[in-house]
Amino acid sequence: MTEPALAVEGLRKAFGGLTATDDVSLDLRAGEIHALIGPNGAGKSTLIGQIAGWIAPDAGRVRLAGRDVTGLGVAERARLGLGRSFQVSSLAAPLSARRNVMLAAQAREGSSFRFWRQVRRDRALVAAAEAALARVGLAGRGNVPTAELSHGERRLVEVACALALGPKALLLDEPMAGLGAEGSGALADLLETLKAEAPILLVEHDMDAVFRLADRVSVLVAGRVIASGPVAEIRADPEVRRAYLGED
Ligand SMILES: Nc1ncnc2c1ncn2[C@@H]1O[C@H](COP(=O)(O)OP(=O)(O)OP(=O)(O)O)[C@@H](O)[C@H]1O
Repeated sequence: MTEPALAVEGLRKAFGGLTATDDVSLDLRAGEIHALIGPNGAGKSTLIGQIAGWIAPDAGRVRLAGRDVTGLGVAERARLGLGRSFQVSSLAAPLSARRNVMLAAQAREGSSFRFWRQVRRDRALVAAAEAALARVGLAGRGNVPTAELSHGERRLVEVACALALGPKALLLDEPMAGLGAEGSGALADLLETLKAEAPILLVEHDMDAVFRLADRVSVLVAGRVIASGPVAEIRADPEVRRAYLGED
């Protein structure tokens, strides 16, 4: 069997007496969108932090395309192909959209660019940034300072930053937040095509988006995965309906 793009095995993290993630295992396979849902405080952000590398787990492993990255930091995981975008914008507002994406692309190359002549290096970065912006539908918006873009466009620039890393897996934390119906529809269309390039672990509160986009869903409640499977199965699961969808 081929290695999953991303595998999480037995991740556990406690804050004092509170176990925020309790033996969480899940994987992300080629070509899929795997949604992670759960009520507020379920442990989603804590799990994402452990996958991305800024929270150290008490136990468990994270593997990226078969490689154990548990001991590596955020930047190293990004360089190895873990692309991500988060609720809180990480863009530099005064810089242009293109410059932001170039910075992300540069992170991928790391010190290897040292050996390049400046001009060649800049050309390669501009080309990588333009390609990523075009991919998210922002061709022609590269020169605009990020601060002048709409909220929806900024979210797309964040996805372009993740794509510029040439990701093996994408981690998207509430990408639809704050987007209107039109914006989230456009982003959903984009994610549907992107998943073929890099599978997506999607944390999302918008259930319509989850049920439309996800191939599989895992439900986290009080730090534990209470159910995981195809969308239809999860929607019909009585425990999920009780614990999460708020039904008797
Ligand atoms: N740094 C921390 N110190 C102490 N407790 C924390 C810390 N981070 C998270 N928690 C607690 O861990 C639990 C899980 O929180 P987490 O933010 O991971 O949940 P979540 O599912 O992302 O919630 P939301 O949907 O509201 O973002 C919560 O009870 C939270 O209060």
